Amino acid sequence: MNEQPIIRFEKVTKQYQGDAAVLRDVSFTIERGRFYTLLGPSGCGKTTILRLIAGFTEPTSGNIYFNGRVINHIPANKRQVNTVFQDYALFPHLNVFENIAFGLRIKKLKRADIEAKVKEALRFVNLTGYESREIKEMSGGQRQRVAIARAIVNEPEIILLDEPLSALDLKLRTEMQYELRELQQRLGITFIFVTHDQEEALAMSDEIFVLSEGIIQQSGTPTDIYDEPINRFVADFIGESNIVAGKMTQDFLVEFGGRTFECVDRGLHPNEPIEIVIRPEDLEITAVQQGKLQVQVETQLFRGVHYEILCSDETGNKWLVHSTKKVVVGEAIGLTFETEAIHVMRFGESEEDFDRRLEAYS
Ligand SMILES: Nc1ncnc2c1ncn2[C@@H]1O[C@H](COP(=O)(O)OP(=O)(O)OP(=O)(O)O)[C@@H](O)[C@H]1O
Repeated sequence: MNEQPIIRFEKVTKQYQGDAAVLRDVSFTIERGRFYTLLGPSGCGKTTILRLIAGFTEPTSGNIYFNGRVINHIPANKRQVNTVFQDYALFPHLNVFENIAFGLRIKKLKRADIEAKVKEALRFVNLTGYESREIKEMSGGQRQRVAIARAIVNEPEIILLDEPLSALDLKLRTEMQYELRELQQRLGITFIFVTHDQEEALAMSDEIFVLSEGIIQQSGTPTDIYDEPINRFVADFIGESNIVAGKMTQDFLVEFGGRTFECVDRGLHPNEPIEIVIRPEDLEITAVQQGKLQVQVETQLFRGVHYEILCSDETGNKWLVHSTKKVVVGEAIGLTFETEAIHVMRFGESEEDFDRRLEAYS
């Protein structure tokens, strides 16, 4: 068993001719057998990372390792990696069997072996019996599964998926999320999935890399990223949040909304300006109480499971609250929250900055 991570990026920069860098000094590791998601807005460099792993393009500087060996110059067809593209890139003139068998025929496998492998791949994606169907006779979800079967039949170590669900309607998309996740667990192959949909990323991944402007802003499990966003970008991108300015008066004490609150963070300079995040579902409505956050209700929308209530505090901060309690527009209420619900962020700090700060502190 190889103890090396299956993929490692070491300070990888990618710059297309004459343009600004698309990826800047990006470093990360991918462990075998897990489900990773690259999440970020359009143009942040997600597809470029996939293309570098697949071998469709080379880094401008830095190294890419596969099982501990540098693979910067290894061509795509020599890598144990298969890609499932957004438009599936199936061959319309070939039937389902021939689409899946295509790579195996190029490798000149024996006929009986090809048949056995295609059958097995079809079984994995629940398409047994569809061998002789034409691609145009298949639905969007079925085409998706053919594309996945075509990738897994080559027994790659990694499957790259570039926004494979974006062409599907919402219901099918949700079904395919379950299917893909389950398939990855059954196969035990490393999946690297690209999406700009944060809910999809949270639902499916073992680990998420949040990217913007060619930098990994944060990496971690879905709960890490949701509960402990490292900066405004991540907090804003992953779900709804209240982000307000404040200052850290000392370790474990922050000031915002005209009051001082205990928190679980430290390691910043005394009185350093910060931003704090509290998720709308972490705020609880109470009567107005001394020492608690006091707000005035501005609007209230019923969302079926909860009310979405927008309030403002005496320093002008807006607070979004998700609550099953109904309130009255214009009334003054108190907001309480657990100490752990406060997340302190430095302005614009990325994960690497954060690590450097902690190192300097300890
Ligand atoms: N071959 C190329 N030549 C020049 N610029 C490119 C090339 N490929 C990508 N880019 C640029 O690199 C940046 C990152 O592109 P990339 O496709 O990696 O982003 P992305 O996060 O996958 O975006 P999307 O979600 O829209 O696919 C974009 O600004 C894009 O225009």
